[in-house]
Amino acid sequence: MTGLRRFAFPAFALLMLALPALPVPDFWITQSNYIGLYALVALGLVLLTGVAGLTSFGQAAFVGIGAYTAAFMAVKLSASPWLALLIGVGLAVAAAMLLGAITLRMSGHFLPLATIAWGLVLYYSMGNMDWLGKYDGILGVPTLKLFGMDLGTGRGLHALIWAIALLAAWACANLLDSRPGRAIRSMKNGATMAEAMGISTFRYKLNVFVLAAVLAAVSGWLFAFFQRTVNPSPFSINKGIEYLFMAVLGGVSHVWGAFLGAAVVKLTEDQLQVLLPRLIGTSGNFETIVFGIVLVVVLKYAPDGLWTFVQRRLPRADRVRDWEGAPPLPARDKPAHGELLLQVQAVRKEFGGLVAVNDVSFELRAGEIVGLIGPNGAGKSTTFNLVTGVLGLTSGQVRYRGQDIAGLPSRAIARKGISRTFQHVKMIPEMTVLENVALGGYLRGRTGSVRAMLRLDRDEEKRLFAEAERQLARIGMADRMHELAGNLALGPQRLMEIARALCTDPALLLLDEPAAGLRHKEKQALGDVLRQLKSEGMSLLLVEHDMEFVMGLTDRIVVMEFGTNLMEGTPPEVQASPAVRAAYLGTEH
Ligand SMILES: Nc1ncnc2c1ncn2[C@@H]1O[C@H](COP(=O)(O)OP(=O)(O)OP(=O)(O)O)[C@@H](O)[C@H]1O
Repeated sequence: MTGLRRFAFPAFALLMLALPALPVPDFWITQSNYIGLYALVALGLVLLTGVAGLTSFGQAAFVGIGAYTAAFMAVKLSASPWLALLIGVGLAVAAAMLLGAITLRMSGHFLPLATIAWGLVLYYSMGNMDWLGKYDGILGVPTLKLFGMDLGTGRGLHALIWAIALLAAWACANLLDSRPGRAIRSMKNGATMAEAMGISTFRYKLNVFVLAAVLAAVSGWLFAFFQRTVNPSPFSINKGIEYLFMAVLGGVSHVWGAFLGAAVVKLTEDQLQVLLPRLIGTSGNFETIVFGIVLVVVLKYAPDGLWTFVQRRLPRADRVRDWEGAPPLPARDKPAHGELLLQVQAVRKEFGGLVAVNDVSFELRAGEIVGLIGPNGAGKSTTFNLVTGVLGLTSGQVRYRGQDIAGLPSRAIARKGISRTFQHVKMIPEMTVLENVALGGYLRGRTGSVRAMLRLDRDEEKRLFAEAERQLARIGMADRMHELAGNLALGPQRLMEIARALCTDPALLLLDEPAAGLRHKEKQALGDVLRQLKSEGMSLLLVEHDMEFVMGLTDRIVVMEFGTNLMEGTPPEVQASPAVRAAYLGTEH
C-alpha cells in the first residue's frame, strides 16, 4: 500500500474517535453521531447491494428491531443493554434467515419486493402494538453505561458509535479482500461462474443478508440509547429507501462509500430542511423530492457513486507480493494417462418441443484433447452445459471417472475436478488478474467469513496467491497479475479464465468457444497454451466453432449437427468428410 492509503484509515479513525475531546460544537457531534449510525446501515448495503448485487429496501426494519429491543428491554424490563444487544442482533439474524431462506433462491425482483413487504409489515406492527407504545413508541430510554461510565447521548456515545462503525468498516474491508469475499464478489453478475468455481451462491447470499441485518440492528441498538426514545417513523420504508440512497450515492461497491453517502445525505438533508421552506414559502418534506431527483442524476452520471471520484485521486498500489515460499495448496490425485475420464451417454435435452441435444454420446480419456464442433445452433453449448451441470438432462448419463454426475449442481461437479471457462468471459472486472485467478482456488481453501473479517486468514491467502501466480506463470501472464481484469483485451481475458480454471486443480478442463472473437495472434497464443497444457498431461474438451483452430490442436473431434452426432474421428478424417463440409457450408448431404 502506498503511504497515503496506509495512513488514511488510522488518521481518519483517530480523528473520529478524538472528535468529542476537541472544541467542536455539540451540533456537529450530533451530526457526526447520525453519520456513524447511518454509515453502519449503509455498510451492510454496500456488501449486500453493491458487492453481492442484492437489493434491500428493508434495512430500516432491521434497525427497528435493534432499537425496539434495546428500548423495550431497558424501559420495560430494566435489563442490561448488552443483553438487549445480544437479543436484538439475534432477532435480526432470525428474521434475516427466515426472509432470506424464502426469497434468496428466487432471482430478479423477488428479494426487493420481499424486503419492501418486510419493511411495511414491521413498521405497521410496531405502530399497532400496545406493548410497544403504538405510534408514540417507547419513551425514557436510559443512557448507556460502559464500565460504570455514563456515555450520555452526545460526546460520550460518539466514541462508541464511531468505534463500532470503524470496526465494522475494517471487518468488511477485510472480508472483501479474502476467500469468502471473492466468492461474494463473484455473485454480482449471476450465479453461473461462482457456482462453476464451487461456490454455494445461496449460502453466501444468506451470509451477506444476515451480516447486513446485524449491522443494521447494531445501529438500531445504538440509536435507541442516542435518541432515548423510539417510535416507528425512523424505521419506515421511506427510511429504508433513504439508506439505499446513501449507499448508492456514496459508492455502493466501496466500504468508504457508505460513510461518504451517509455524510452527504445527512448534511444536505439538514441544509435542505432549512433552505427549501424558505425558498418555497411553505414547509413540507421537500428534501425527499430533491433526493429523488439527485438519485436519478447520480444513477445516470455516476452509477458507481461519489466515492469513485475520491478513489480515482488516490494512487492504486499493487498487492504486496508476500507469498514467496508459501506451502502449496492441497492437490487432488490425477488420473493415469489413458484412463477413461468422461463418458457422455445418449444425453438429451429438450426445450419445450425443441430437441437441442438428441441422444449424443462420446468419450474422453485422460491426456486427450477432444473437440466438440458444429455449425451455429448444433447444440454444442447445450451439451457443454449438460456436462457441467448448468442445465439438467432430459435423459441420458454423464459419467466422470466412473461416477454418475448427471443432475449434480455445477459446484459439485467442480468439486470432483472438472473446471471450465465461458463463451462470454465471466470475471470480476474491478479485481486484479491475480485476484480473479485466486477465485479459482476457492475449493482448495477453508477460511470462512468470520476468520476473514478478523484477518486470521493471511497464511491461507498467501498459499492461494502463490498458486494463482503459479497458474498465471503457466499460461505466460505472470507479468500482468496486478492489472485490473476489466482492462485486459479479450485474448488475455480468455487466458486468465484458463488460469482461473487451472487454479481449481482440475483433472478435466472444459473450454467453451475459447477462440471466439480472438484475433489471429491471440488465437496462436491460446493454441500454444493449450498444447503446453496437453504436454503437461491435462485433459481438455474444447467446444469450438472455429474448425481451423481445433484441427491443429485436437486428438479427436466430435461433430454435431441439429443436436445429433454427425461423425467422430481424427482431425484429418473430419477434414476429409463431405458430410462435415456440407454441414458447415449449410448444403445437403
Ligand atoms: N435455454 C434455451 N431455451 C430454448 N432453446 C434453447 C435454449 N438454449 C439453446 N436453445 C436452442 O437449442 C439449439 C442448440 O443451441 P446451442 O446454443 O447449444 O448451439 P451451439 O451449437 O452451441 O450454437 P452456437 O455456436 O451458436 O453457440 C438452438 O436451436 C438454440 O436456439
